[in-house]
Amino acid sequence: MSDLAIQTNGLTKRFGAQAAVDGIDLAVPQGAVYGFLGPNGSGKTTTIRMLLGLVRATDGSARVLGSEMPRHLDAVLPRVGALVEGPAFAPFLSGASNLRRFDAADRHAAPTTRGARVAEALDRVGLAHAARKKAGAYSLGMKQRLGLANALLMPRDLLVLDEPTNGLDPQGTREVRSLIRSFAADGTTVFVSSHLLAEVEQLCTHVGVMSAGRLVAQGTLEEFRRSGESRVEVLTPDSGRARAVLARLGLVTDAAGTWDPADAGEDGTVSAVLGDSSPEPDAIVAALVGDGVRVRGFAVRRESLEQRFVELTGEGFDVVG
Ligand SMILES: Nc1ncnc2c1ncn2[C@@H]1O[C@H](COP(=O)(O)OP(=O)(O)OP(=O)(O)O)[C@@H](O)[C@H]1O
Repeated sequence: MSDLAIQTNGLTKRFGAQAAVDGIDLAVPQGAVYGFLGPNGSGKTTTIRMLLGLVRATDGSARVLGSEMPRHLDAVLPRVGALVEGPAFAPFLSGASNLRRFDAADRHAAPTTRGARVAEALDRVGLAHAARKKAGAYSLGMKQRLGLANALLMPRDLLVLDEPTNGLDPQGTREVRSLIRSFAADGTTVFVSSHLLAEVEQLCTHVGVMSAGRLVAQGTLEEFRRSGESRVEVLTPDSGRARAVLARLGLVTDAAGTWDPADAGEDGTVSAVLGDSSPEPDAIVAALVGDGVRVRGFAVRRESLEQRFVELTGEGFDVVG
C-alpha cells in the first residue's frame, strides 16, 4: 500500500502544440491538506480533470488512492468526492431534491438510506435549514456548500476541490474554509486548488506550485517557508571591518539592505545571504562585537512566502482573501 493518496509520474496533457500540463510528479500524502497553487491558466484544472478521469492524459501516469487511473476509475471514484466547477444543479428543485437526484445516479448508493444520507450531508455543510428552498434561490456560498454536500454524500477517503472559494463573499469563503478544515480533521485527504496564497497558507499542510504547466515546487508548507532566502543585515559605522568579519565566517556580503540610509546617519548597512552552513545569528553578532565592530542594528530577514511564489512563477498572486 502506498502512503500517497495521489501520485503522478510525468503526467502530461497537450492541447495541440500547447502542453497545458507538462510532465508533473505530484506526491500528495494521505491525510494531507494539499494546496495546489498557481496563477490562472497554469494547468490546475486540467490536472484535476485527469486525476478524476474526466480527460485523458497525453503522457505519464497517475495513481489515486493506490490505484492506477483511469484503469481503476470505477473502483476509485466512489471513494473520491469532487467539486469541479460546481455541479450543475437544477434551479427549480430544492437543495435536498438536487442531492437526491445525484445520489440516485450513484449505483453504489443504497436507495433505502438515501433520505438519511441527504439530510446528513446538508446538515454537515450547514444547509439543513434551506433543504426545501429552491437551489436557484441559493446564494453563491450556499450553492458552493451544496456542491460540497454532494461531494460528501458517501464516506470519502479523498476530496478533490477545484477553487472552492472562487466567487464567494468573505462570509461564504470563511464558511467553506472552515468546512474544509473539518473534513481534514476527520482524516480525509484534501486536494484543493487555489490561486490565493493566503488561502493555502491558512488551510494547507502541503503545497504544490504550478507555473505554465510545470510543478515548480512541492513540499510541506514549512519546507516551503524555509526554502526562501534569508539574509543578515548589520547597521554599523565600521562597515569595512564588519565586511571582513562576515567574510571570515564564510558569508559573501553584497549591497542589498533595507535600512534607510537617511535613518542610518553615518552608519552603513552590511548585508549577506545566509546559507545552510552559515553560523547562527547569535554567533555572527558575537564575532562582530568580538572584533570591535560597533553594531547599531542587526536583523535576520526571511523572504516572505509571497516573494517566494512570485520568484517561482514569475507572476504576482492575489494576496487578499
Ligand atoms: N479543452 C481545452 N482545449 C484547449 N486548451 C485548453 C483546454 N483546456 C485548457 N486549455 C488550456 O490549458 C491551459 C491550462 O488551463 P487550466 O484550466 O488547466 O489552468 P488553471 O490553472 O486551472 O487556470 P484557471 O484557474 O484559470 O482555471 C490554459 O492555457 C488553457 O487555455
